[in-house]
Amino acid sequence: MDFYRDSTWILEYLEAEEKKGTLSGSLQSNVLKSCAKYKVKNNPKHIYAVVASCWKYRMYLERIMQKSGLLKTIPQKKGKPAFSRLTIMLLCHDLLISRQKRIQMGKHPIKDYVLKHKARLHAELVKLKLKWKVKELSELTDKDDQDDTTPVRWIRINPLKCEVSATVEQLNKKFTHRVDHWNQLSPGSIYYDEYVPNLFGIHPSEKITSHDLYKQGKIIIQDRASCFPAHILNPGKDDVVMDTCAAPGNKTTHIAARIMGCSNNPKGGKVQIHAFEKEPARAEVLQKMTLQAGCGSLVKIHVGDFTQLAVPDLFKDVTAALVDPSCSGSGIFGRKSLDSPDDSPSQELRDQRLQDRLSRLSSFQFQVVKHAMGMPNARKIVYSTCSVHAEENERVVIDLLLDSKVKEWGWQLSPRSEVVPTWPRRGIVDEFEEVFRNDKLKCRLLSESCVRALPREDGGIGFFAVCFQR
Ligand SMILES: C[S@@+](CC[C@H](N)C(=O)[O-])C[C@H]1O[C@@H](n2cnc3c(N)ncnc32)[C@H](O)[C@@H]1O
Repeated sequence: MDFYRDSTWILEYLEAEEKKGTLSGSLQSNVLKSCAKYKVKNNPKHIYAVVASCWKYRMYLERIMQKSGLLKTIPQKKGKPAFSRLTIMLLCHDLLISRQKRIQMGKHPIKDYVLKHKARLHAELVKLKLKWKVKELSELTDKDDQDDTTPVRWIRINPLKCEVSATVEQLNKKFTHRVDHWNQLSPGSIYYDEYVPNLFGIHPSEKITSHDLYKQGKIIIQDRASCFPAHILNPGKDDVVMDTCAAPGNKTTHIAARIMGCSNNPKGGKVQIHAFEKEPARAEVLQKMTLQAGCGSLVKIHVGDFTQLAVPDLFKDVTAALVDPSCSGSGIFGRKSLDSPDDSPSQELRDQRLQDRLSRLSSFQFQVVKHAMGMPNARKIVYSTCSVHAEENERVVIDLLLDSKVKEWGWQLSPRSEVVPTWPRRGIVDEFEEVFRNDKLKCRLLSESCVRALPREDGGIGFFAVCFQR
């Protein structure tokens, strides 16, 4: 039972993080982190194996449990269900999906309860397979997994750790065939990105993580669109930048690379990037990543809530900020089911849940950008999300533009000419027209100030970026 109890805690953690919209990073790192948090006694690797499989099949397990009636008759203890839904799900997983197809537990009331429903559970599993025309549920998840692979592996040269031209030469030795478009990539070929300097696309099947260039921190794997914010911010050798929501640190190290690209010792070893991260465990990852990337004393990490720690009077030297806050992650592969978990009985309820979540996220996103705008000498702020929802993107921008303080501080959107101008996909003009109805030109210009990327179709994750300046 101990094993199921520990695994339940981890699933509870994943569910709670998902609900808050703060589930990011790999599933493995989340499981290992929560195993440490709950001081579980069982081997975290074993817990990960079961939890990962259960998480992968959860949408099917939920459906099977609901249809079988199992969740309706849970015995009550002091007016509450005697067994947790997630423990029941783990037992159902082992009974229906695991290799041994049996519950790994001695005699226990919860095991008796689930086994009492065994025939109904099996029947619902068979119905589900018939409905989806598959022999095994894994055929469904394998398809999901395939949909979740990136069409391109993007790698960025890290000038903090190498001489760029020498690394390009090394890349050319490994990837001998240069293609003109990322969609022509095949194993052994390379694409030089036309939007972000020092960024290259290779075929996703390449095992680049075992290459020395990667191990030595000379190249960093980073999705193309997620390189846009630091590219747009374009910090110079005298800038001091705030990265308000920084872990795991992809954009922090990119900002550092851009500053160092201007000068080898820009401000004589002084801090030029203040990287904020609320979650201590994630701040440790950030620390490791900035160290590995060779950021040295350029970056100072502040652990805590940016809106509390970043007191404007203490950051008078800050000239620019990058705001990449927690978001729904709806643009990231593998988040389809996280974005709108199919565990509510009706579409209406699922839509309502998503709307509630987006509304919570967007008000947080607004607060973080607005707080960064309050830095007395900041002149440029890039806001970005890996969400495809207008609520977190154009609508946050509109709310900021309409805010009286933001107006008083003089913030406006940077024009398209300063925001990856040749990138074709821009913001959604209808969103601006809903608010600034009569001014079509203004709406067009505002939407063109925004950059959007569609998941997969645009060669990577779904993304949004915009730049404010004054
Ligand atoms: C989308 S991730 C940032 C990704 C990062 N910019 C990168 O490119 O690697 C958002 C991060 O913001 C952190 N965060 C959320 N709220 C915060 C706050 N109020 N202050 C500081 N960090 C926060 C989350 O813990 C999470 O690590």
